[in-house]
Amino acid sequence: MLALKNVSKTYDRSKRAVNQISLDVEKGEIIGFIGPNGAGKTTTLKMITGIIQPTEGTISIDGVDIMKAPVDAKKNFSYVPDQPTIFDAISGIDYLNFMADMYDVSIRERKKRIEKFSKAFQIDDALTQKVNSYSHGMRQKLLITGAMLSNPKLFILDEPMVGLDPHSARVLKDLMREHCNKGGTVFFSSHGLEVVEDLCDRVAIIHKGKLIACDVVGNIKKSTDTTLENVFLEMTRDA
Ligand SMILES: Nc1ncnc2c1ncn2[C@@H]1O[C@H](COP(=O)(O)OP(=O)(O)OP(=O)(O)O)[C@@H](O)[C@H]1O
Repeated sequence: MLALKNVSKTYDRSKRAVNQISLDVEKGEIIGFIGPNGAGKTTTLKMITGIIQPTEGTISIDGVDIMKAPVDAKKNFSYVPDQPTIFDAISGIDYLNFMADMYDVSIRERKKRIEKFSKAFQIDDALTQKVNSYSHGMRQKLLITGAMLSNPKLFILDEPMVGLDPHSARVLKDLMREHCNKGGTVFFSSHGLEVVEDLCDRVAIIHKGKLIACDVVGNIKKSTDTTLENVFLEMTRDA
Protein backbone atom coordinates (compact mmCIF):
# COMPACT_ATOMS: atom_id res chain seq x y z
CA MET A 1 0.00 0.00 0.00
CA LEU A 2 2.88 2.31 0.84
CA ALA A 3 6.39 1.75 -0.50
CA LEU A 4 9.46 3.86 0.21
CA LYS A 5 12.65 2.98 -1.65
CA ASN A 6 15.97 4.48 -0.59
CA VAL A 7 14.35 7.76 0.40
CA SER A 8 16.58 10.58 1.67
CA LYS A 9 16.07 14.25 2.43
CA THR A 10 18.81 16.81 2.77
CA TYR A 11 17.87 20.29 3.97
CA ASP A 12 19.99 23.35 3.18
CA ARG A 13 22.35 21.27 0.99
CA SER A 14 24.05 19.56 3.91
CA LYS A 15 21.57 18.65 6.67
CA ARG A 16 20.69 14.96 6.13
CA ALA A 17 17.32 14.67 7.94
CA VAL A 18 16.33 11.32 6.38
CA ASN A 19 18.90 8.83 5.20
CA GLN A 20 18.14 6.00 2.73
CA ILE A 21 14.86 4.79 4.22
CA SER A 22 13.17 1.78 2.62
CA LEU A 23 9.85 0.60 4.01
CA ASP A 24 6.80 -1.37 2.83
CA VAL A 25 3.44 -0.99 4.57
CA GLU A 26 0.97 -3.73 3.66
CA LYS A 27 -2.78 -3.28 3.15
CA GLY A 28 -4.68 -3.73 6.43
CA GLU A 29 -1.72 -2.91 8.71
CA ILE A 30 -1.36 -0.29 11.43
CA ILE A 31 2.25 0.83 11.66
CA GLY A 32 3.54 3.13 14.38
CA PHE A 33 6.47 5.34 13.40
CA ILE A 34 8.55 6.28 16.40
CA GLY A 35 11.83 8.07 17.01
CA PRO A 36 13.41 10.74 19.23
CA ASN A 37 12.84 14.47 18.62
CA GLY A 38 14.46 15.50 15.36
CA ALA A 39 14.87 11.89 14.13
CA GLY A 40 13.09 12.60 10.82
CA LYS A 41 9.48 11.44 11.36
CA THR A 42 7.68 14.60 10.18
CA THR A 43 10.12 14.98 7.29
CA THR A 44 9.32 11.42 6.19
CA LEU A 45 5.55 11.97 6.47
CA LYS A 46 5.80 15.23 4.53
CA MET A 47 7.65 13.42 1.73
CA ILE A 48 5.07 10.60 1.66
CA THR A 49 2.25 13.14 1.38
CA GLY A 50 4.00 15.18 -1.32
CA ILE A 51 4.37 18.33 0.80
CA ILE A 52 8.13 18.25 0.31
CA GLN A 53 10.21 16.39 -2.27
CA PRO A 54 12.78 13.75 -1.39
CA THR A 55 16.36 14.51 -2.35
CA GLU A 56 16.67 10.86 -3.43
CA GLY A 57 14.47 7.79 -3.71
CA THR A 58 10.89 6.96 -4.66
CA ILE A 59 7.59 6.79 -2.79
CA SER A 60 4.42 5.13 -4.04
CA ILE A 61 0.95 4.86 -2.54
CA ASP A 62 -1.09 1.93 -3.80
CA GLY A 63 1.32 1.74 -6.71
CA VAL A 64 1.09 5.44 -7.65
CA ASP A 65 4.28 7.52 -7.48
CA ILE A 66 3.65 10.65 -5.38
CA MET A 67 6.09 12.71 -7.42
CA LYS A 68 5.12 11.48 -10.90
CA ALA A 69 1.32 11.49 -10.37
CA PRO A 70 0.62 13.60 -7.27
CA VAL A 71 -3.10 14.13 -7.91
CA ASP A 72 -3.80 10.41 -8.42
CA ALA A 73 -1.60 9.47 -5.46
CA LYS A 74 -3.42 11.96 -3.22
CA LYS A 75 -6.75 10.25 -3.96
CA ASN A 76 -5.37 7.21 -2.14
CA PHE A 77 -4.67 8.75 1.27
CA SER A 78 -5.72 11.27 3.89
CA TYR A 79 -3.27 13.12 6.11
CA VAL A 80 -3.63 14.64 9.57
CA PRO A 81 -0.63 16.94 10.22
CA ASP A 82 0.94 17.52 13.63
CA GLN A 83 -0.46 21.07 13.83
CA PRO A 84 -4.26 21.34 13.57
CA THR A 85 -4.20 24.41 11.35
CA ILE A 86 -7.52 24.98 9.59
CA PHE A 87 -8.87 28.02 7.78
CA ASP A 88 -10.83 29.22 10.80
CA ALA A 89 -13.29 31.83 9.52
CA ILE A 90 -15.66 29.04 8.45
CA SER A 91 -17.83 26.71 10.53
CA GLY A 92 -16.90 23.13 11.34
CA ILE A 93 -19.66 21.78 9.09
CA ASP A 94 -18.53 23.98 6.18
CA TYR A 95 -15.00 22.63 6.60
CA LEU A 96 -16.29 19.03 6.56
CA ASN A 97 -18.45 19.66 3.49
CA PHE A 98 -15.47 21.23 1.75
CA MET A 99 -13.38 18.11 2.48
CA ALA A 100 -16.22 15.84 1.30
CA ASP A 101 -16.52 17.87 -1.93
CA MET A 102 -12.77 17.62 -2.54
CA TYR A 103 -12.96 13.82 -2.39
CA ASP A 104 -16.31 13.47 -4.20
CA VAL A 105 -18.08 11.93 -1.22
CA SER A 106 -21.81 11.58 -1.91
CA ILE A 107 -24.29 13.57 0.19
CA ARG A 108 -25.66 10.35 1.71
CA GLU A 109 -22.24 8.97 2.66
CA ARG A 110 -20.90 12.25 4.04
CA LYS A 111 -24.00 12.71 6.21
CA LYS A 112 -23.56 9.23 7.66
CA ARG A 113 -19.84 9.64 8.30
CA ILE A 114 -20.04 13.20 9.68
CA GLU A 115 -22.69 12.04 12.12
CA LYS A 116 -20.72 8.96 13.16
CA PHE A 117 -17.33 10.61 13.70
CA SER A 118 -18.49 13.96 15.08
CA LYS A 119 -20.71 12.20 17.62
CA ALA A 120 -17.95 9.79 18.63
CA PHE A 121 -15.57 12.75 19.13
CA GLN A 122 -18.28 14.80 20.84
CA ILE A 123 -17.95 17.76 18.48
CA ASP A 124 -21.38 17.33 16.83
CA ASP A 125 -22.91 20.16 18.86
CA ALA A 126 -20.11 22.55 17.83
CA LEU A 127 -20.24 21.96 14.07
CA THR A 128 -22.26 25.09 13.33
CA GLN A 129 -19.76 27.25 15.24
CA LYS A 130 -16.82 28.95 13.55
CA VAL A 131 -13.55 27.02 13.78
CA ASN A 132 -11.89 30.06 15.40
CA SER A 133 -13.94 29.31 18.54
CA TYR A 134 -12.61 25.71 18.74
CA SER A 135 -10.04 24.52 21.27
CA HIS A 136 -6.84 22.80 20.09
CA GLY A 137 -8.35 19.35 20.73
CA MET A 138 -11.59 20.22 18.93
CA ARG A 139 -9.62 21.36 15.87
CA GLN A 140 -7.65 18.14 15.96
CA LYS A 141 -10.87 16.11 16.08
CA LEU A 142 -12.38 18.15 13.24
CA LEU A 143 -9.28 17.50 11.12
CA ILE A 144 -9.44 13.77 11.86
CA THR A 145 -13.16 13.70 11.01
CA GLY A 146 -12.48 15.54 7.74
CA ALA A 147 -9.67 13.13 6.88
CA MET A 148 -11.90 10.10 7.47
CA LEU A 149 -14.80 11.30 5.32
CA SER A 150 -13.29 9.89 2.14
CA ASN A 151 -12.73 6.48 3.76
CA PRO A 152 -9.08 6.64 2.60
CA LYS A 153 -7.15 3.54 1.54
CA LEU A 154 -4.23 4.89 3.57
CA PHE A 155 -4.67 7.07 6.66
CA ILE A 156 -1.51 8.98 7.63
CA LEU A 157 -1.33 10.85 10.93
CA ASP A 158 1.49 12.86 12.51
CA GLU A 159 1.37 12.61 16.32
CA PRO A 160 -2.43 12.38 16.37
CA MET A 161 -2.83 11.77 20.12
CA VAL A 162 -1.26 15.10 21.13
CA GLY A 163 -3.90 17.34 22.70
CA LEU A 164 -6.62 14.67 22.79
CA ASP A 165 -8.34 13.88 26.07
CA PRO A 166 -8.43 10.20 27.13
CA HIS A 167 -11.94 9.65 25.75
CA SER A 168 -11.03 11.11 22.36
CA ALA A 169 -7.72 9.21 22.26
CA ARG A 170 -9.68 5.99 22.78
CA VAL A 171 -12.14 6.94 20.03
CA LEU A 172 -9.24 7.56 17.66
CA LYS A 173 -7.54 4.27 18.54
CA ASP A 174 -10.82 2.37 17.95
CA LEU A 175 -11.36 4.22 14.69
CA MET A 176 -7.84 3.35 13.47
CA ARG A 177 -8.31 -0.32 14.34
CA GLU A 178 -11.77 -0.43 12.72
CA HIS A 179 -10.37 1.21 9.59
CA CYS A 180 -7.74 -1.54 9.27
CA ASN A 181 -10.22 -4.31 10.03
CA LYS A 182 -12.21 -3.08 7.05
CA GLY A 183 -9.16 -3.29 4.77
CA GLY A 184 -7.76 0.23 5.25
CA THR A 185 -4.16 0.94 6.23
CA VAL A 186 -2.84 3.29 8.93
CA PHE A 187 0.63 4.82 9.26
CA PHE A 188 1.12 7.23 12.16
CA SER A 189 3.95 8.81 14.12
CA SER A 190 3.86 8.99 17.88
CA HIS A 191 5.83 9.56 21.04
CA GLY A 192 3.27 7.49 22.94
CA LEU A 193 5.06 4.16 23.13
CA GLU A 194 2.31 2.43 25.13
CA VAL A 195 -0.26 3.34 22.47
CA VAL A 196 2.06 2.07 19.76
CA GLU A 197 2.77 -1.15 21.65
CA ASP A 198 -0.96 -1.79 22.20
CA LEU A 199 -2.29 -0.79 18.82
CA CYS A 200 0.22 -1.50 16.10
CA ASP A 201 0.82 -4.56 13.98
CA ARG A 202 4.39 -3.37 13.34
CA VAL A 203 6.62 -0.60 14.61
CA ALA A 204 9.14 1.37 12.56
CA ILE A 205 11.91 3.10 14.52
CA ILE A 206 13.83 6.02 13.03
CA HIS A 207 16.97 7.39 14.66
CA LYS A 208 19.10 10.19 13.24
CA GLY A 209 17.38 9.82 9.88
CA LYS A 210 17.94 6.07 9.56
CA LEU A 211 15.40 3.30 9.90
CA ILE A 212 16.93 1.15 12.62
CA ALA A 213 14.06 -1.35 13.02
CA CYS A 214 10.75 -2.29 11.44
CA ASP A 215 9.09 -5.35 12.87
CA VAL A 216 6.30 -6.68 15.06
CA VAL A 217 6.60 -5.44 18.65
CA GLY A 218 7.35 -8.96 19.93
CA ASN A 219 10.40 -9.30 17.67
CA ILE A 220 11.69 -5.82 18.52
CA LYS A 221 11.38 -6.52 22.25
CA LYS A 222 12.94 -10.00 21.90
CA SER A 223 11.80 -10.86 25.42
CA THR A 224 8.37 -10.55 27.02
CA ASP A 225 9.57 -9.17 30.35
CA THR A 226 10.54 -5.78 28.98
CA THR A 227 8.58 -2.89 27.45
CA LEU A 228 8.80 -1.22 24.08
CA GLU A 229 9.85 1.91 25.99
CA ASN A 230 12.90 0.17 27.48
CA VAL A 231 13.96 -1.27 24.13
CA PHE A 232 13.38 2.06 22.36
CA LEU A 233 15.49 3.95 24.92
CA GLU A 234 18.27 1.40 24.58
CA MET A 235 18.21 1.43 20.76
CA THR A 236 18.21 5.22 20.48
CA ARG A 237 20.69 5.91 23.27
CA ASP A 238 23.64 7.96 22.10
CA ALA A 239 26.85 6.10 22.74
N1 LIG B 1 12.50 23.04 6.94
C1 LIG B 1 13.61 22.58 7.51
N2 LIG B 1 14.80 23.15 7.23
C2 LIG B 1 15.95 22.70 7.79
N3 LIG B 1 16.00 21.64 8.65
C3 LIG B 1 14.84 21.04 8.95
C4 LIG B 1 13.59 21.47 8.41
N4 LIG B 1 12.60 20.67 8.90
C5 LIG B 1 13.21 19.78 9.71
N5 LIG B 1 14.54 19.99 9.75
C6 LIG B 1 15.53 19.22 10.49
O1 LIG B 1 15.40 17.86 10.09
C7 LIG B 1 15.59 17.00 11.22
C8 LIG B 1 14.35 16.11 11.34
O2 LIG B 1 13.25 16.90 11.71
P1 LIG B 1 11.76 16.32 11.81
O3 LIG B 1 10.85 17.46 12.05
O4 LIG B 1 11.52 15.46 10.63
O5 LIG B 1 11.89 15.40 13.12
P2 LIG B 1 10.79 14.62 13.97
O6 LIG B 1 11.29 13.22 14.12
O7 LIG B 1 9.45 14.81 13.39
O8 LIG B 1 10.92 15.37 15.38
P3 LIG B 1 9.85 15.67 16.57
O9 LIG B 1 9.64 14.36 17.27
O10 LIG B 1 10.59 16.63 17.43
O11 LIG B 1 8.60 16.23 15.95
C9 LIG B 1 15.84 17.88 12.43
O12 LIG B 1 17.26 17.97 12.62
C10 LIG B 1 15.29 19.23 12.00
O13 LIG B 1 16.00 20.30 12.60
